[in-house]
Amino acid sequence: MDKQEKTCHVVVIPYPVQGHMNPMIQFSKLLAAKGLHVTLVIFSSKTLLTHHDSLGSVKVVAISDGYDRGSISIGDYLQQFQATVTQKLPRLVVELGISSGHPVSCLVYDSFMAWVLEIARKLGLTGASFFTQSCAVNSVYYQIHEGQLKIPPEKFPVSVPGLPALDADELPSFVHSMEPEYSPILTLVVNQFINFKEADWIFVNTFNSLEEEVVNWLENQRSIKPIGPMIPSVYLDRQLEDDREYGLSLFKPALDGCMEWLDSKAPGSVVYVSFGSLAALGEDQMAEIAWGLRRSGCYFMWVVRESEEKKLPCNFAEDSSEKGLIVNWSPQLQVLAHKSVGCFMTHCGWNSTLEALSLGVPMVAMPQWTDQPTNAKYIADVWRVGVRLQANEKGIVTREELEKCTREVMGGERGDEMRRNSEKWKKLAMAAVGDGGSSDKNITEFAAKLASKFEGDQVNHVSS
Ligand SMILES: O=c1ccn([C@@H]2O[C@H](COP(=O)(O)OP(=O)(O)O[C@H]3O[C@H](CO)[C@@H](O)[C@H](O)[C@H]3O)[C@@H](O)[C@H]2O)c(=O)[nH]1
Repeated sequence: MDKQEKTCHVVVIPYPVQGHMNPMIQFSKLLAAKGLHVTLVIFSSKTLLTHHDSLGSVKVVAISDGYDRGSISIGDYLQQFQATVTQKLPRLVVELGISSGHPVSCLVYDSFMAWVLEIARKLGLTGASFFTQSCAVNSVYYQIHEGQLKIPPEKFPVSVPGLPALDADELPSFVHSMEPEYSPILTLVVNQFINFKEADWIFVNTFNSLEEEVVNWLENQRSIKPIGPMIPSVYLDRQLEDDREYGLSLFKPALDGCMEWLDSKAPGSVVYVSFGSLAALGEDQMAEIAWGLRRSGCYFMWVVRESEEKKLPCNFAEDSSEKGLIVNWSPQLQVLAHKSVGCFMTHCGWNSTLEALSLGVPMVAMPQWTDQPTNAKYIADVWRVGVRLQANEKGIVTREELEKCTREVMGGERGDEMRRNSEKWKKLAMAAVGDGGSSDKNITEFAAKLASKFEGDQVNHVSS
């Protein structure tokens, strides 16, 4: 292959869970569309993926994450994962450069794997960290890392620059619940900042107008690049043709069944319910959701992952079949984009939140843990596109609460206001990723600077 044909090559490395892979896969596609050669690394044993060699023009390679089945603590998994990747990644990167004919210039790694920057440095490559959670949540972790926020906090509400005052149940859960099993996760989220100021690029899956105040505040600490929302462009600005596939599904979506069922319902009449790829609810809570949905009188489509199915009340799916459809996994974006969906009852994972905002769907927020309580605070009080369900003294959201809030969002004056606000955020999301929008400009700038550095390096290489 001669010099002319060489293209700047970026290797993208998401942390192996659904909520991290989806946005980074989307980012990979956009980089490829900007003319870069992109390879995506997936970790095969943790993720039950269908085998892909490529996603559009993005090449996919799979390596082991060092995990061999059986039960393992989060702490042990993380340690093993880091050791395996640190050992395998350098050789893989070199081999990818040789086999593709395009030497690798840059590693874009999940901020959960901030230690990849060291590998990039040893290989003489650009290192870019990609944050998959909101800027507000990242800012809380940054404050902890900098010693500005002590945990557990001494008093509430907590004040963090650029954020509204946060009560205990509005902070990311690891900040105030000090259960020992979560301590490795707290370390993980705070360690996203170990080399925050040294990484060459910091990308955040958000957009300027959505989190303006906190983006500006963090921007004063070091340059950050909001590049979101990372959603297939067919749902937003249609910049990429045929860009309908989203990420890689860990589970097989019930594609036809869902869409046919939605087609048969009136506009705005369905509550879509999903708690993402990880959350596990208690049996009591599942029963309250089930009866609350039934009492709301609305049609509902509820994603209950296979591992959670046994927690449903006896015969609930069969007995509710006139009003409800229960599926193990849905094509979520297609569902949210469907005109029959009137609201989204969500655990407030950041991707689900961005997806609902970008498609203009109001939310009933039922956060579970990690960053979700803070996302719920923004949904209800900052963006005003939903209500947050309140748990009782036993920590359960009752059927009455669920019925009341669902009715409020699906109809009524407040529901109308939320729908109007949702439409506003949808337009702003579209503007951010559209041609010349704030997120689009950041991606274009990255691709152009990387390509120009690569060309410079090629010239130096030839002349030396
Ligand atoms: O039936 C379903 C349900 C979900 N999804 C997709 O799966 C992703 C789920 O992501 P997210 O909403 O962020 O939830 P989690 O899977 O729970 O993601 C984890 O990772 C996120 C990003 O770091 C965090 O914000 C969450 O709190 C954390 O639990 C989204 O893209 C959904 O579109 C489907 O395609 N079909």
